[in-house]
Amino acid sequence: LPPKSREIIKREMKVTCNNYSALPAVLCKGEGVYLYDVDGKKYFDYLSGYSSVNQGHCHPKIVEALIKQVTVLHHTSRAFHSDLLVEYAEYVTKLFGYDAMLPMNTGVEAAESSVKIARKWGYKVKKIPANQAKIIFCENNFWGRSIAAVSASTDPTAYDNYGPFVPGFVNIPYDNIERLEAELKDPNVCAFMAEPIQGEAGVVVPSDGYLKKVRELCTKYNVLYIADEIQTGLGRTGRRLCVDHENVRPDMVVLGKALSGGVYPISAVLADRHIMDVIEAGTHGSTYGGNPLAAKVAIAALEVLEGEKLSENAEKMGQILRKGLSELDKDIVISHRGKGLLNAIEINNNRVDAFDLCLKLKENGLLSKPTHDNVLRLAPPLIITESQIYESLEIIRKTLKEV
Ligand SMILES: Cc1ncc(COP(=O)(O)O)c(/C=N/[C@H]2C[C@@H](C(=O)O)C[C@H]2C(=C(F)F)C(F)(F)F)c1O
Repeated sequence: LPPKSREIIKREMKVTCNNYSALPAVLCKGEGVYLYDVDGKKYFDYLSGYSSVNQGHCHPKIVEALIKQVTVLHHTSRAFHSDLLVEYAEYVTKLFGYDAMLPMNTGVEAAESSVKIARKWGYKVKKIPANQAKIIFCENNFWGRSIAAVSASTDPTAYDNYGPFVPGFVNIPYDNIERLEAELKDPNVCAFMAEPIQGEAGVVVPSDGYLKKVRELCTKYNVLYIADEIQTGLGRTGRRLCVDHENVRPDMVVLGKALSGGVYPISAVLADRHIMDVIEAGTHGSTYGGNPLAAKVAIAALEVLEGEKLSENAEKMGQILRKGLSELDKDIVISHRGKGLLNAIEINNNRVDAFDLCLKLKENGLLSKPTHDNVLRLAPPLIITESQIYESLEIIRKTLKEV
């Protein structure tokens, strides 16, 4: 490890919580699909800030929106109104086809807000007895690090020693319609929340038709279908929303990450009036939620997504990437999967450890990170070009030869 990087990592470990086993890359500059480290090395970014930098690093339009707005008005709190929340809310509700939006900041805040809205809808509309509301989640789900989020988790790494846990959460296998229907028959169930493709679980793509059947069953049993599109949304899987692959309209959509292009923490819940209206004034909130700076940045990030047709590009580049992945050394790359530019390769860890492979990829100029043990996520910014995909595949091919 070059001296500057090593020195910085050593100092950082002394004064921060060591809650990550980060790759030893110390980055100081980002531009488009590239990241640069303190020793001047250039990398393809195949993590995209966990899919928040869909528009590419330091996108001029989004950066300009931030810089211009921050000198005018960056915060009022929602104790008052601002001139920009309405612009943002009208834009995002029109773009995604919902009546209303709840502005929050991080993904977990928006996801947890959708859980609160669903519970309150359960009591006030579905007439579920007080404190009996149940929400169904899928095994290996991930929707954040709060106590509620880890209470829904089936991953001990996420919940160990963080108890006691939030009650009323039920887990069923992902992509299993029979098990979902069995649970939905319980009249105390108010919602089913799931990622349309499971990210942290290792880019798990459900069977064709699963999302449609989820929608039908939730309608049949009067249960709110909440799609967690924090990672899969905003062009990542080759559609504006991942649920668009099956033309499914959830009751609530949770957005985050690329809603700001990675420039600022911005998240949101989308829902129609009859659901959003269960939240009475003063019964939910956030200091920063809906601030005018976030409003301006989110509008710019969405205009880039639409204007530069990033969903379509993700679809096209994803197909080229997966074709290249299918031609890799099958003794090391057991399988590949994904949609759009949310892809992953499964590594034969008898040949190489996934983390070690990431270290070698880093040496050759490509940054990725394993999700679970032997799955490598490959998720570049959606602005990536065909020649950059071929260059990336060359780096992966070269690296596999070194294993
Ligand atoms: C589908 C989905 N729903 C909600 C959230 C919460 O959003 P957040 O509160 O973080 O803004 C996330 C956040 N995902 C991040 C968190 C980060 C970490 O280690 O916590 C690792 C990363 C991640 C994990 F863990 F699954 C990856 F898949 F994106 F790589 C998410 O993916």
